[in-house]
Amino acid sequence: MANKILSIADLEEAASHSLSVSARDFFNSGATNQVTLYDNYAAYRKYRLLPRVLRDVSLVDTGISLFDRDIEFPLCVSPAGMQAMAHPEGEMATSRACAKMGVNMGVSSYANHSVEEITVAGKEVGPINHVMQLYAMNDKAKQERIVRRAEAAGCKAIFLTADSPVLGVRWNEWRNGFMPPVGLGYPMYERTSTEIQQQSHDDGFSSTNSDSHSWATEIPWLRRVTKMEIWIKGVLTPEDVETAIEYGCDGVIISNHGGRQLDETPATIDALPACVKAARGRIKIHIDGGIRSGVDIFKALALGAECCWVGRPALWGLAYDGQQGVELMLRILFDDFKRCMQLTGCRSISDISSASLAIVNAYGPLARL
Ligand SMILES: Cc1cc2nc3c(=O)[nH]c(=O)nc-3n(C[C@H](O)[C@H](O)[C@H](O)COP(=O)(O)O)c2cc1C
Ligand SMILES: CCCCCCCCCCCCCCC(=O)C(=O)O
Repeated sequence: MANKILSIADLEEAASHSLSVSARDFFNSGATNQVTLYDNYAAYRKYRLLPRVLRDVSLVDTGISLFDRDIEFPLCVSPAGMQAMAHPEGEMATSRACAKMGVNMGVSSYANHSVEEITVAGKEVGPINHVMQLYAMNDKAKQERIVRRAEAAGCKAIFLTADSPVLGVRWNEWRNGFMPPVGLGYPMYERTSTEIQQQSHDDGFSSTNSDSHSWATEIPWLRRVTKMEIWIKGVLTPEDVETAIEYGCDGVIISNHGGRQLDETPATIDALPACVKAARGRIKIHIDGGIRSGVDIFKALALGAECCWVGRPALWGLAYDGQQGVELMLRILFDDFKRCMQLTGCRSISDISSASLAIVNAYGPLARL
């Protein structure tokens, strides 16, 4: 069994051998002291599973419907920029892997391939839906072109990233003098590889990104320019869930940007229950951050999320073995999720509820939720 990749941790370790130190640190790090990066993962560990036994789990349905299409299990790949730094085929390979494994994919505005190339690459392999991630930009005409290109390419939703008026404190990038490699383009920002000057992440980001974004400026504007669904990525409070509902948004992603923006924000799994409660079924609630196993997916669903998304695991898969590496990552999570359903006695997604979870209580017995 030596060298066999059985877990996402194995994949992370394998990926580290094919990345330069500065690329690895760029992908893997969080902001400032890495508190939220760590918490995102660690917070899942305080929940324990309460299996119901002697149930027939010979037939288990792991599927859900998302954007009017069935996906294999409640997991999709979060938008993450600069995937060609992990593998030359970058987002195209991720898209093909998602299509092969029957899940959806988010396309970052900082993708090194265009939304047209990425969507076609996936659809050549099998049915897949994409969503387009968007930052609020200073140049509204360019922002509108991104939205219109995404819609024409068949994307189902805009994921407006709301947690990034400015970039988080990225000590790892500053220490390493991180520069995006020469030769990578950003086609959604209409920058070809030959036009790119050597520019730091901070400088590149602040030159295009709007720090004067607001609900009132962004959401009605988006509604005017697109018929796609509008989701807010980066919500952590019930108050912002309520505001997203007031503005008629279709969904929110409970996310702290994988711990890369404001450090010491709560782990997303800890922020989730209050957000689900506030939503009262009026808006879709998804989650990302720190999900590294099928058991984590199960826990997030038990706490009320409809679907989970993963960021870094896809980058590790890409760095390890391109499309096959991302497929391997998705297979590991699928197998683990299905087995968790079987071992907890759940035959369908609707069987998963907080009744299957308990919380570890350091001073006494497990506490039922
Ligand atoms: C290298 C990297 C690049 C990212 N780029 C973007 C991006 O362009 N837009 C965005 O909204 N989120 C971006 N994210 C955040 C992810 O969409 C997602 O929220 C996060 O990775 C989830 O946490 P996880 O990596 O622990 O799964 C990026 C994350 C990483 C690690
Ligand atoms: C926009 C024109 C070119 C700028 C070139 C330099 C900046 C590249 C940075 C890519 C960042 C991609 C990821 C962004 C993110 O959300 C994150 O790091 O987290």
